[in-house]
Amino acid sequence: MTEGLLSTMDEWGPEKVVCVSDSRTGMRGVLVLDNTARGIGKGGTRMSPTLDVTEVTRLARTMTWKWAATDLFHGGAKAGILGDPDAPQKEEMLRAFARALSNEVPREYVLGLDMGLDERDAAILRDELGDTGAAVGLPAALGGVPYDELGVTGYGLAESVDAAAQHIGRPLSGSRVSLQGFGAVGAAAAKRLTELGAVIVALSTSHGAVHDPDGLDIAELLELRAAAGDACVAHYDAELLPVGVELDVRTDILVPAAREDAVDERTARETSAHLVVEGANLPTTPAAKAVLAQRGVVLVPDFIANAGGAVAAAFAMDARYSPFRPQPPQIFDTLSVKLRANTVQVLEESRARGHTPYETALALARERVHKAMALRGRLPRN
Ligand SMILES: NC(=O)C1=CN([C@@H]2O[C@H](COP(=O)(O)OP(=O)(O)OC[C@H]3O[C@@H](n4cnc5c(N)ncnc54)[C@H](OP(=O)(O)O)[C@@H]3O)[C@@H](O)[C@H]2O)C=CC1
Ligand SMILES: O=C(O)CCC(=O)C(=O)O
Repeated sequence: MTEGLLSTMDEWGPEKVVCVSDSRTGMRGVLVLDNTARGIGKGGTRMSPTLDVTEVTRLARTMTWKWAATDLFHGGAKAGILGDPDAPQKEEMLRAFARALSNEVPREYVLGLDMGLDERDAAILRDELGDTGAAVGLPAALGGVPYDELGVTGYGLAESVDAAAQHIGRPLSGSRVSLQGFGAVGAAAAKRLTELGAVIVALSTSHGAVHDPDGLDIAELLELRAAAGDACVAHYDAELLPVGVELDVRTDILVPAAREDAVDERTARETSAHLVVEGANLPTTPAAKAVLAQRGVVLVPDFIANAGGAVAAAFAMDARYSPFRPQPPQIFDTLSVKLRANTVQVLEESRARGHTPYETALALARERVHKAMALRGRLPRN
């Protein structure tokens, strides 16, 4: 495993990988600090029964590009715990994880929310490490910015979809959208996309998919989700279809907002979508990206479209030092302006340079990180 990890290290990072375990609780976890040239390591914390070090390493690299592309001064990092987020011993594992990383948190890394963690978990992490700014994504009752509850990432994602659709001359209003994932990101995106006039024709959770070519009733699905969580799809008045159907249905826009590597070469070859906007981190394989580009399907990369959580986390980090608590309308307005502008800038430059939006956004982010590395004396002498 270590050999594999060492061979993936490159000129950008990771700078540090810390694996931790605790035999009493069975906690096993990892923190990856990818590149901190632009600031302290920041990125959400994931809990998943299938987590591995490579997954967290890839996510941490995405954070390096995300902070740079949104021009916020944090470094790329991510942490994860191997385990079932619904297990009764979750709190004990979180506490053990926080204790094990008390050298690094919050000096080098600030904990946050990703799949499997929510605001209550952030409160536990903070409780374990004290009021030191160890975790963001805290409940409002603790003075935090509850960015999953507010649905900032999904909101920003929908704004990015709207900006991209407008830019390519196929406006969102009346367009069909298919969505993978109906969690913190997917549900908030579905709500905002509907407000913007999109017709959501399919969506899925790991319980299954629902499909209606005339449009799903998103208000009803959101109500069912409030009562039944991600099992909501099974309670909706439609046939429950196998997971994956949402990638194959006829749609204008595809929004993968669940897992990494969901959009593979086959989907890229067969999708009817003319626009793919990445809601999840790393949902499209490199080979699929190449096929989409060949077919002229526009792809807006994750670190441009799903940066809403990062923007909100940055607000929360700053709020630690400020008597002015950012209010949700200010956060939503800021991220709408920022994500729309970033989406359009990347699409415009991509057209002008004849590169894909992914290549264009990556070049922009790399240039900023490289500049910071140079200024801090982190580049090799030759
Ligand atoms: N939360 C945030 O602020 C941010 C999250 N992201 C990224 O967005 C993605 C989703 O995160 P988030 O919404 O927070 O996570 P959640 O755990 O809240 O939701 C994940 C959703 O995806 C569903 N899902 C999981 N596996 C599959 C599958 N194979 N097929 C279809 N649906 C599936 C889950 O269903 P079920 O619960 O039934 O398993 C759930 O509906 C991740 O890649 C995350 O890194 C990116 C930026 C910020
Ligand atoms: O840094 C955070 O806490 C949230 C942002 C994040 O993890 C992401 O954008 O993937």
